[in-house]
Amino acid sequence: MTTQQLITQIHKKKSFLCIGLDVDLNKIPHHLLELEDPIFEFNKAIIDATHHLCVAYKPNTAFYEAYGIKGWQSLEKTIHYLNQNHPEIFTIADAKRGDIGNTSTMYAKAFFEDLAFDSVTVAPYMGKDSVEPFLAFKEKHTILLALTSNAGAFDFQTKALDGKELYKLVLETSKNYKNSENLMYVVGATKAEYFADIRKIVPNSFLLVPGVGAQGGNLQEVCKYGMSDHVGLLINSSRGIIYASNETNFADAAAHKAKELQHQMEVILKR
Ligand SMILES: O=C(O)c1cc(=O)[nH]c(=O)n1[C@@H]1O[C@H](COP(=O)(O)O)[C@@H](O)[C@H]1O
Repeated sequence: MTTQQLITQIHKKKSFLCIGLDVDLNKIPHHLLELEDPIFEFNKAIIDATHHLCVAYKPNTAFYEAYGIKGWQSLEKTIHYLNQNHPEIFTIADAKRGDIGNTSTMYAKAFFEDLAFDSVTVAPYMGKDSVEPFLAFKEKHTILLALTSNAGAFDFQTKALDGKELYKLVLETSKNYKNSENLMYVVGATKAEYFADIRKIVPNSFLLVPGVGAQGGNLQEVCKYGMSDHVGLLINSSRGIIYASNETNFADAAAHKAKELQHQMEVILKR
């Protein structure tokens, strides 16, 4: 999917919501556990109930890898279901990969070719030759971790190196990578006060913003400082939406939570 197609969807749906499909078998409704593939059945019900309210879904691969081959099959079925039924939706494999060049190419093939995701999250720590293999894929997006939502972000990311914070170096340096037009960045919603500085460095890039909902990030604050001329934000909520209820009405409850966020986004887009 191209960035322009994503922007078109945002305006059409009046939403820049991304729903995180972080499926934990201990948290899903008990009646699903009797089915052959509870993870996929859960995702399918969530997708069926919420696809009109969001522009992206983000399965975090940890939640699938934790269940071995069965989990990976559930991930595969989920992305196929999305691509077949909702090809207009932007898909994010949240895998936080990155390695030496030839290994990164294999990671990129796994997520872009085999599973046909639109994007993958990548850690920038190993530098240019670990990121460029992902950027080489046409109409695919590499979402680089810039300033993450967790407390540990302050261990390294905000520390200065040659007088500049590491997350700013990540943003500035990666702008010079080959095919950098395919880059997006992760910036946590819990770090709203940093968005104005970030926009000075990457005024037009899309930012994937996790941390609204369960982690306490504030949507209004993020939008105030983080929105670009072309919206440029994908706001993710995982637990805050998908675990709204663990009864038989779980999908409706998730849709209700998603609708609340979508409505706030619609109001913000009108301003
Ligand atoms: O890359 C991510 O998506 C990510 C980066 C970050 O800085 N913080 C963060 O929470 N995430 C992911 O975003 C999701 C947040 O989930 P909730 O806190 O349940 O909404 C999880 O899948 C996290 O792994």
